[in-house]
Amino acid sequence: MNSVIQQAARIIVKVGSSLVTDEGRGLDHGAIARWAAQIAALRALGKEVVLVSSGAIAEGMLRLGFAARPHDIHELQACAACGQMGLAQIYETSFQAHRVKTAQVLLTHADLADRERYLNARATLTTLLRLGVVPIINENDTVVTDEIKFGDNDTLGALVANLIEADALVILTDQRGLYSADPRKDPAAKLIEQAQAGDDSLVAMAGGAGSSIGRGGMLTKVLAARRAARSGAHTVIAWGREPDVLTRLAQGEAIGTQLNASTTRLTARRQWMVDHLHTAGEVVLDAGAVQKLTREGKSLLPIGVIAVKGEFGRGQLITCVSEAGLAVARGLSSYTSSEVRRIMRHSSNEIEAILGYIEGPELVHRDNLVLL
Ligand SMILES: Nc1ncnc2c1ncn2[C@@H]1O[C@H](COP(=O)(O)OP(=O)(O)O)[C@@H](O)[C@H]1O
Ligand SMILES: N[C@@H](CCC(=O)OP(=O)(O)O)C(=O)O
Repeated sequence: MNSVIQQAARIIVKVGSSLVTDEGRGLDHGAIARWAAQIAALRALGKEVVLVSSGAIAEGMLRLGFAARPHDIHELQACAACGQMGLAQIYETSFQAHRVKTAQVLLTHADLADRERYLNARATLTTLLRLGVVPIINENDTVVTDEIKFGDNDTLGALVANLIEADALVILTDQRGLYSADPRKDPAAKLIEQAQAGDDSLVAMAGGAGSSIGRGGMLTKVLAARRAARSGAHTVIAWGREPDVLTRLAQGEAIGTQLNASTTRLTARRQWMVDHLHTAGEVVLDAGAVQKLTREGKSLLPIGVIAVKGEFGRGQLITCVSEAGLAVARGLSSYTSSEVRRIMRHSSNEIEAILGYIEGPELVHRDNLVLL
């Protein structure tokens, strides 16, 4: 038994190129329909699921008549653009059968490196999840060249897990999990059932690149697990054709390889906040707010703020200080400094009237707060 996926509320599922396109033979309608049915079942259990799907280039190659992966970057991009249409179409149809809405989200490295775009991507994805939609993510291959590519979708899956602080990343591939050596080359290789994500010995097992269809191989999966663990997400690597793999994982069955994160999601976020040397700005709290935060473990509401120092954006790290100037907490602000200047000293039910919109009743939610 294994409870990681059973307990996870927010899960990223990544399906690799070789699976989605049946080793490059064309989009595997049957397999995609089965994953859609399982993801719909997970949603019915109250879980939020984001799908990261590869396969655009492989499908585009087939549609455009390339027998081998083209070397010309623009031909590859043309394949991706053409194949992505097929992916979007098949996912929409497959999820529609379960009355689940889908959304296409194409991301590049630059989107996650730029703070504003990062926050926008995060807000859009969490909004889609709140609205009951399954976002389907791929790299925006049409606009990126080699130096700025994620390249493989294992890395993209891990970055999305970090972005929206998922509890788990499930990587579905063409092997039953991570083996002690590449099973295509070593028939005696053994399945690793559990390990710590970030364990260096896994890198040696994972070897080099993957199949001719996929990009990453096992190495990028092991590295993705390490990256996902930084925000507290556990990773499971499993065979995508294992019957009911996702729903069985959600029932607590141990399938494939589980790579555990050593910190919890909340601890990882709090550690990140403590480790930061600088914060973007400060809010000064009245005595009542200091009491709520430090003694009662409550969120910070705008009514408890009496002054704002510095300029900060939505989602940025700020310091909460007492009137005497003592730093009492750090947290991620849900509002910009100029918004806080307008809503401070006001009750949360006035926020919408003052700003014309509301991000939430809290200025800093307790999950985004660490006491000093
Ligand atoms: N230690 C290992 N355990 C399992 N598979 C491995 C290992 N080392 C290398 N591989 C190779 O990685 C491949 C999976 O990677 P890849 O083809 O990129 O799949 P995907 O398209 O799902 O990302 C497997 O088919 C296997 O040949
Ligand atoms: N964005 C690319 C995916 C790259 C890729 O093949 O990734 P992977 O399946 O992780 O080896 C595509 O859709 O073709």
